[in-house]
Amino acid sequence: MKYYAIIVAGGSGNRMQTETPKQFLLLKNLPVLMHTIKAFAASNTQPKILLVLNKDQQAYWGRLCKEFNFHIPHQIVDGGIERFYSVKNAIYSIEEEAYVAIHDAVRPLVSKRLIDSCYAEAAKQGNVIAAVQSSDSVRLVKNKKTSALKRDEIFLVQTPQTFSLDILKEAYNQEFNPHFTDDASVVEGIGHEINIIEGERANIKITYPIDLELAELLLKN
Ligand SMILES: Nc1ccn([C@@H]2O[C@H](COP(=O)(O)OP(=O)(O)OP(=O)(O)O)[C@@H](O)[C@H]2O)c(=O)n1
Ligand SMILES: C[C@](O)(CO)[C@H](O)COP(=O)(O)O
Repeated sequence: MKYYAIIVAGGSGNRMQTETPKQFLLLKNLPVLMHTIKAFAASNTQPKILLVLNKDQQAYWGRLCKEFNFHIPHQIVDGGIERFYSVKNAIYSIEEEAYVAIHDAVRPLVSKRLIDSCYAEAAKQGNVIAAVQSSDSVRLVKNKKTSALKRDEIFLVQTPQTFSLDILKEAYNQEFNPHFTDDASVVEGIGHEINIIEGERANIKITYPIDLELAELLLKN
């Protein structure tokens, strides 16, 4: 069986409010995206890496690779207007049976242990996503009324999200729906039950400026 990693880096990082999209910002002197690719390249699974980038940012990425002497092999795929379309473009570029891990470029702290476990579990169960149990209490807010939810039933979803390619191709054939906030929700849309594997608290998504500061502290050298 073949293994692929789709690293989605086609976003513009509005919540980060930096001129340079967050996936290219420096984290311990290396662009965030390079840390992420390095994590997959260091895994035992050794997946083929597909990097999804907005067309306008591909030349910039080429310059960064030269500047930072970055030589990990990867294939570039054009990004789409939503994360959904970025993932879809990458999925449909794969033409052999495979297990595919989809991972946010802006989760650079993912460990190789978690990456390998995701591929192994997907091979056993057809799909698996990383998630951690909520450590905060959680409330649902609806029509201005709030109600407590059962915390032990709430999991915060991360990436990698790993699936067999045939499931992904069928799922991404659906019309886009704004409720598709991750790949698991797309696959669930065609009736599959989603399996969870224990994620990592350090596997944060760099979304706001404070996340980059946290990542600097968490990144081991
Ligand atoms: N059209 C898009 C939108 C997002 N992403 C990627 O999906 C991941 C998670 O998205 P998010 O954190 O929301 O990134 P942005 O869309 O860039 O951020 P924001 O929502 O703040 O604009 C990121 O690695 C981002 O680059 C993508 O490949 N294509
Ligand atoms: C895929 C994801 O990282 C799982 O938590 C998350 O849903 C991405 O959301 P974003 O709004 O695109 O950052």
